[in-house]
Amino acid sequence: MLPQILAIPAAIFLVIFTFIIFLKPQHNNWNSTKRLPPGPKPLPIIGNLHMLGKLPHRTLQALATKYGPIMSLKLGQVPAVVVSSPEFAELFLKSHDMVFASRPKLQLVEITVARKGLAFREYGGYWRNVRKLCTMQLLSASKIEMFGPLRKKELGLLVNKLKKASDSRDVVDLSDLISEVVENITYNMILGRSKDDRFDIKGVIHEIMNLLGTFNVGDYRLKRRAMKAFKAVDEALDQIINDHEHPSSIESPQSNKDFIDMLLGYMNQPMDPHDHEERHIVGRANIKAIVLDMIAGAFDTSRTAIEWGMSELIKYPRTMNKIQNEIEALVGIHRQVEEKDLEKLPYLDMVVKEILRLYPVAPLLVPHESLEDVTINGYFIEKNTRIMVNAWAIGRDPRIWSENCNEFFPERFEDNDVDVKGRDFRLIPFGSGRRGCPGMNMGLTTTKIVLAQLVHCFSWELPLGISRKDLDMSEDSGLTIPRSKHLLARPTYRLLDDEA
Ligand code: HEM
Repeated sequence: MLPQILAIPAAIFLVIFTFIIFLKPQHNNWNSTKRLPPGPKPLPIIGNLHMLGKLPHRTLQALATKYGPIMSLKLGQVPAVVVSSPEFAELFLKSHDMVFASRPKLQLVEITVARKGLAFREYGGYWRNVRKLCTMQLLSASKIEMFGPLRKKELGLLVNKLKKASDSRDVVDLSDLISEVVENITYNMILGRSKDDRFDIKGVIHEIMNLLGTFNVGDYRLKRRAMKAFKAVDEALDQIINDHEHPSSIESPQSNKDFIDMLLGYMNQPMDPHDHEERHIVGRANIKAIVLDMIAGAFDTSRTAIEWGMSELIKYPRTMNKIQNEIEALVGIHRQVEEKDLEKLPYLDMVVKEILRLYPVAPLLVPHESLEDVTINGYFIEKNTRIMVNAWAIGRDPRIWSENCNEFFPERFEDNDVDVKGRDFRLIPFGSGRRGCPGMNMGLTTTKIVLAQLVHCFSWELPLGISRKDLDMSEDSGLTIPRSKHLLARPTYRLLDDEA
C-alpha cells in the first residue's frame, strides 16, 4: 500500500503517463514486433475512430501529410491501412490485387439482405458468379446500348420540365431534378418502371449509403437505423418482384425486359452454369440483394457526379461556354445531343475527368480487406486488415496536379493521356483491379449524356443574391459525398425547335 502522502502524486503520474502513451501522436509504429506503416497512436477500445470526424477523407488526407502515403490506423479493434498516393494505390490494387480483393465483413451488411449481394461480399466463388451475372445481364456494352432509348426518353421529360421553368423564369432545384432523372433511368432499367410512389427506395438507399460511410457501426443506434432501412428496402423489393411474377398487377408493364425479368429467368438455376467448382442456385434473396446493389451502385454515384459537375460549370461560365461551343459545333442548335455524339466531344471528356478528380463520388472507394499476411515496401500488413484507398486525397495532391489542384480546370488533361478507367493510378474514381467498378461504362454514359444535355439545351444562372464565388460547395458525409446543400439555378432554353 502506498502511504497516503504518495497516493495523489502517484495518481497524477499515472494519468500523465497514460495520456502521453495513448494520446501523443507517434511517428513510429505502435506495434514493435513487426514493422507496420506509421500512424497515430490508437486509444484502447476505440482505436483511432475518434479522430476521423464527419468527413473522414479530409481527415485522412491531413493525417497522411504527417504520417505519409501508407498509414496504419485502428478502427476500434480492426487494423486498417490507408493509402494516399498513386504508387501505393498501384501496389495494393494492381501488383497485390489478389491479396486485397476481399471486403471486410461489415456487421450491418452481415445481418441484412445485402450479404447476398456483390459490393460487400468477400472474395470467392459466390462473388465471382454474381459479378459475372451482373456484367452479362446489365452492365455489358450491348446492354448499355440497349437502354439508350430509355435514357433518351427520361432526359426528354427533364428537358420539357426545364423548358417550362425557362418560360416562366423560375429557379429550379437542380439537385432534385438530377436525382429524379437518374432515379427514373435506374428504376426503368432495373425494375421496369419509373419511380414507384408506394416506396421511397431513394430515401432508403441514401440512408444506407450514409450508414455504410459511418465508421462507428458498432453503435447500437446506427444498427437500429440500418435494420429499419434494410427492412424497408427488403419489403419494397419483395413487392416489386411479386409484380414481376404476376405481371397483371403492374400498372403499366413495359415491353422491354428489365433486369429483374432477366434475373427471374435464372430462378432456381445455377448462377453460372459454366462454373463447375461453384454451384450457387439463384433464389429470391439473391435477386433482392443483387437488385439492391445495382440500384445503389447506379443511382447515388452518377447523380453525385452530375450534381458536382453542374455546380462547377455554373461557377465557371468560361468552361460551361466551352462545352456549349464544342457541342454546338458538332450538333448545332436545332437538335438535342445524342449518345452517339459523345465520343466526338473531347472537351466534355476532360470536364468529366476533372469532375471525378475533384469529386470521386466514393472518396475512400469501398473498403478492401487483405486475405493473407503480406509485406509491402517493407511494411507488414496482417490478414484481415481493412484497406482504404483515399482517391480523394490522390486527386487533390499538389505534387501530382500542381498548385492549382483544388481548382476546377479541365484543360489540365489536354496534353496527357490520364484516363479514369483504372489504368492510371493518379485518377481512380472507379477503383481498379478485380474490385474495380463493374458499372463504370454505364456510369460514364449516364453522367456524360445528362451533363451534355443540360448544358446544350440551357444556359444557367444562380438565383438572384447568390454570387458564383459564394456558392456553397461543402459536401455531405457517407460512402458517397453529395453536395450538402441543394443546387438551385435558373435555366434559359437555348435551342431552336424548328424541327418540331
Ligand atoms: C459515376 C459513376 C460511378 C462511380 C464513380 C463508381 C465508383 C465505384 C467505386 C469507387 C467502387 C469501388 C471500387 C473498389 O472498391 O476498388 C465501385 C464499385 C462498384 N460499383 Fe460503381 N461507380 C459508378 C457507377 C456504377 C454503376 C452505374 C453501377 C451499376 C449499375 C455500379 C456498381 C458497382 C458495384 C456493384 C460495385 C462493387 C464491385 C465489387 O465489389 O466487385 N457502379 N464503384
